[in-house]
Amino acid sequence: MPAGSRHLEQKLGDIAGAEDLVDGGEPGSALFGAEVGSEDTAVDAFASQELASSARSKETSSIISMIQSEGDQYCRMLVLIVVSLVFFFFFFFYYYYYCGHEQHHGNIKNQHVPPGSLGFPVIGESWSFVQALREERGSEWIQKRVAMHGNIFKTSLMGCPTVIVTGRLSNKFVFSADDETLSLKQPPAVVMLAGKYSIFELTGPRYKLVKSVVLRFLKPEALQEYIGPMDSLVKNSLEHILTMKVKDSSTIHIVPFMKRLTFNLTCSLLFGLHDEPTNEALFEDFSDLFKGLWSVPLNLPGTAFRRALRARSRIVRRVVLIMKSRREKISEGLLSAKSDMLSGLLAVEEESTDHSSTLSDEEIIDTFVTMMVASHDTTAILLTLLVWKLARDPEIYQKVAQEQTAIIKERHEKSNGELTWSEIQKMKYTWRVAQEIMRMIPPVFGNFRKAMKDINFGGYNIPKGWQVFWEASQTHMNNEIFNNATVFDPCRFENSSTSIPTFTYIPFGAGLRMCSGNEFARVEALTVMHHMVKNFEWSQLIPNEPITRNPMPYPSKGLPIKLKVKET
Ligand code: HEM
Repeated sequence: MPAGSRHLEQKLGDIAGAEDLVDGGEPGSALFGAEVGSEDTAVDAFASQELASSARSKETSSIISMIQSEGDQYCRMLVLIVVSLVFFFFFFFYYYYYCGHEQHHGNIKNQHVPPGSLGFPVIGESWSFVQALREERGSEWIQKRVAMHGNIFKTSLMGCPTVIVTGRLSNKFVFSADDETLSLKQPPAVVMLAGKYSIFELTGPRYKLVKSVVLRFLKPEALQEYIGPMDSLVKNSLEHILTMKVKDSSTIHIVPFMKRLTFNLTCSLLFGLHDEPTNEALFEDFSDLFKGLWSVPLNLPGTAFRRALRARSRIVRRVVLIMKSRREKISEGLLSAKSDMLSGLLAVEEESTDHSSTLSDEEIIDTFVTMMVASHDTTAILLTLLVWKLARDPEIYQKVAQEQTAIIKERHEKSNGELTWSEIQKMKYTWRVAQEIMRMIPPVFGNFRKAMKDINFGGYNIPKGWQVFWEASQTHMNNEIFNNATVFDPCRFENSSTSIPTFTYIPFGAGLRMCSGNEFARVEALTVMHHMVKNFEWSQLIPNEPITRNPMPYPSKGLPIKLKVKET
């Protein structure tokens, strides 16, 4: 019996406990709910009694409605006060223990830190930064501060003093640093929802172990195996549109369509999950989890974060059951470490000779959740933006269509009309369009690191415990690096290995923590676009639909388009 199975019942118990915590609520929120509830009930009961005894008295009725409305106001005030207090204490606690506490232990004690403003106490400049991101003005927000203070400046984001670093040298500094200097750091909500053993949180030997398994399923040899199944999955999804939507001459919203498609591809190809109802349920839960990732981590009734925590509980329960059946299949020899990423992670314990190279159930679950989060929304954004760009720019559409048509014409008989690995390699122009989109609208705006010790960079001190934030737009939109940076020109990527300096084009990050799935995303995006362009022409239904970041950049109305089936 595999070691993991021995702990399975215990794990189910633990996980059920976690669910209770979320459902039953922590003491604070339960109390909060009871107080408000009892207030409502008291007013209602009182009002009903009064109504029964003096139903005909108009005077009494008006007194009752006055009491009711005062009661409502009181309730609302109480709710506001409690929420504000919880909010305040949360930030105070977070600021003091998570950031401030470590700051005072640094040796350089805030001397000669970068210029800039820490903004309001505790909240810092988070509000204006998030607002700017929402309006797709994040780059402008940073540019304004760069103009005032230079490429390295301080601010305060999410309750932590933060140094924003921009430009090629800063990118090099962040992406070349080791985990003992700058460690990857996710916002608290991401840590709680993706899990404390998420690959984004791991360092040292545990990180190396998980990453080695993950990379086995994302290297070019593995990707070649995915082409056939990916091709038929994409074809089926588009056929579904053809039969369901276009014949009714209805419209399709690209954002939800691409999200579902990329989710199904990750489930099926990376994790070997082929059961439709399971994938459907997982999709719903991951959608809720995703909405909570960037929220304030307050587990209060009605919050996105609470819904996301509940979704995570359901996902965990489901994955535990899937893991149980996988372990059985592996021990029966029906599946192997090579079958899919989940089986690969489970089989680590079978392959290992000592405890240091086994993975716990928690580590496997958190890796699963993280990979689902990291892989599907990012690629869905890239695909959405490709469809958006091709709808707005007929010339680009024509060039992409020409490339795809030439590939179909050249297709060798023996490939049975199916897409092949070598055809993917021929889609050079289509990929350049994708690269140029990610230059101008990077799906990942930037990311946080945490200074693990006092650091001196660019003549400034960054105290231990402070956050460091890298961002892509300042190099992506720099005219000295990308000639006429505001002009959409896919050809600038023609000889990108020689013409684009290192650490200046970073949609997938760079260095040790560079995106593990960049090639998977490329193959996926090209496969989907191949079939889209082969079958359809399309137009945008809301011509000036704005792009909004939340924090990923999406057309704000979900990109409704009208599809026209191409004559073959
Ligand atoms: C267009 C699609 C994608 C974009 C733009 C993107 C972007 C990024 C970026 C910027 C990072 C680095 C974060 C940092 O250094 O702070 C990253 C990391 C990562 N991405 Fe992606 N990603 C995409 C698709 C994918 C896919 C499809 C997968 C998996 C199949 C994936 C898995 C990962 C993983 C595991 C990491 C963490 C790597 C590590 O810490 O070693 N990504 N991604």
